[in-house]
Amino acid sequence: MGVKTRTPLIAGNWKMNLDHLQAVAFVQKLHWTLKDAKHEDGSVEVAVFPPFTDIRSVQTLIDADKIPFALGAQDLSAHDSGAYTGEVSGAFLAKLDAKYVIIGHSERREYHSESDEVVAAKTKAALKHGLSPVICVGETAEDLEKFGASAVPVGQLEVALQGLPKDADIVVAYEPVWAIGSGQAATPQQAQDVCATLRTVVAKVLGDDAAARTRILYGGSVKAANIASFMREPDVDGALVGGASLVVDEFAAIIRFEKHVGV
Ligand SMILES: O=C[C@H](O)COP(=O)(O)O
Repeated sequence: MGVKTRTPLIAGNWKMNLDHLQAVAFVQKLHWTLKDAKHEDGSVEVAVFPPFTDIRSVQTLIDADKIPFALGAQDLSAHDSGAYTGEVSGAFLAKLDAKYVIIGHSERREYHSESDEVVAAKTKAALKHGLSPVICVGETAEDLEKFGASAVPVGQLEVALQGLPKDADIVVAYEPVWAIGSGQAATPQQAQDVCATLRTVVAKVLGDDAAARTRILYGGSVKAANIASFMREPDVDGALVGGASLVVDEFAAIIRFEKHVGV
């Protein structure tokens, strides 16, 4: 197994938490915490995904204080502009220096009935506006029981990747739905098995070069206590963190996973 050459990505999905004032205070404290720990900027890419109402404020802070965090959005419209009440265009997110956008999170698939086809359309919209889509896939507990761990995520990813250019700059996030918010993470071995299978899907649809460069994250009850066990796996390139990303010291410890023994 070769040495991993992909830059690890630790992404904090805040979901519907922290208003724009709380967001500024949080990002400032996270930055200071990492600096105090003499964290080497660049060894791990850090991205924060605030609610839409916070993005401009966070972008202004990151820009003014040259904070080395990437900015992401938690969703986007499949449309560029027009009569789509409540939706947010990828063009507007790009103007706010967003680098990433989460697409197809299980909470949107469930609460907003987002189909694989909608996820595919949003993926194309993200790339059109120069955003890297973080394509979320994952099985429910029922899927796991009926089809095993990989079948549903593989099917979801195959649809999302259809029609993309082979040089598409994407990120994939494997998030078993039953592990989200449950405190019961998948085992590192399951994460590795599914992430390796998802990498073969990227290879099949976009080619070997895309498979080699695409970062595949694990998400679902990631904590400081378990991040190192996931990052030791050859096909796990980072984490999409929910609850733990809202606690500065916990998220900073996740970012600094390389300091844990044996990574
Ligand atoms: O986007 C993040 C995932 O939903 C994981 O959330 P969690 O870390 O709270 O389980």
